[in-house]
Amino acid sequence: MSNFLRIDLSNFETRKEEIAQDLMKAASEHGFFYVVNHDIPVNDITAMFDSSYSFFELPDSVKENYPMDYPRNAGWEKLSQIRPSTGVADLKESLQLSFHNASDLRPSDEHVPGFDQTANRFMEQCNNVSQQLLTCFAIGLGFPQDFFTRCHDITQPDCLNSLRCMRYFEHKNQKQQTKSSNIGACRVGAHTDINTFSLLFQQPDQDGLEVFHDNVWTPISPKQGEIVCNVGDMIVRWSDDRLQSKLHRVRNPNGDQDYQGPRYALEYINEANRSVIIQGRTKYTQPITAGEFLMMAMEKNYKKVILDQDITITGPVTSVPTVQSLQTNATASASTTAASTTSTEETPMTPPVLVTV
Ligand SMILES: O=C(O)CCC(=O)C(=O)O
Ligand SMILES: [Fe+2]
Repeated sequence: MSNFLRIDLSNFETRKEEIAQDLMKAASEHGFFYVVNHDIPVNDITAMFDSSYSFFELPDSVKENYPMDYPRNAGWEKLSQIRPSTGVADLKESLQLSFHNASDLRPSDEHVPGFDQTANRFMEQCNNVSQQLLTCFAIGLGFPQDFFTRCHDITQPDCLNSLRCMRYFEHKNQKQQTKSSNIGACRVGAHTDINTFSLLFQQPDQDGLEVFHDNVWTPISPKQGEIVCNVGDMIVRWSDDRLQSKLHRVRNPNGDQDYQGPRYALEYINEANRSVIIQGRTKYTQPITAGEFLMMAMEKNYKKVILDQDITITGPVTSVPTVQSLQTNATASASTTAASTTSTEETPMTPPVLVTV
């Protein structure tokens, strides 16, 4: 059985040093953990699941009004996320919601009444929980307390945090949906996430998420109201490999005793702002912007699939800020540099650099 830890966020302000210790243990030994006693009421989680359900129930012809737009990191896709481990698409459809410049890619009130308000409230709540975890990661890794929260600043236009609503197809409809017999044993093939970390929300009795832990595929089964959190490759690099991002997958229902219907999940994705520089405290890796990191991760993960299947991947961003371009900008704008290099520690840090594009 799994021994994934429960990170208790109660009385956060007075307990954050202690929480940071628990978090470092969970994130370095397991890469997956449950978050409990957080501030998101069960009713708000249910409301977001209900809105997501209402959207997915719409006919495809309506959902096509909100097509996935990769540069804006928002919109609806179906059967288009291909995993390198399987070379086939996840057996799902998803709706990605970003914080900026994509209100046209959210369901209108005419299609799903109240969607926007529900999503805004939920994303704000997810962001608050994420900020608590980011604060504890900063404490645990020896950065100034506000370091990671500044690197994941949703008020900035280059923010990449987003909410992904997902619906996996009903088991018996999978073949029909994919028009393929090559559907494999998984709804999502084995992968690690390339972001900082995700908050995952699951529905009771709709399990299937498994983590490769101690050489065994181990189920993740949150209790009602608990959030599953998993460490991604971005913070692994930032931690100079002290933390672990674990391989995980979503398996198909087993036998007849398992629930066979569609599976719904919500994933709040934390990803550093595109122009933030990522480098660990020991300088064990070269500095790299979050934009470059994501581009490299996409290329590394998807190269084989791209070559094998002759697919063009548009990538998550159109123009990627590089460390060099940021340095040039910084020289051109002394005031930006002064504001962005303030650090409370002696060790040189690489705080978020804000680029006005
Ligand atoms: O649906 C889930 O439980 C997890 C999905 C996942 O791993 C992903 O989208 O990266
Ligand atoms: Fe994942």
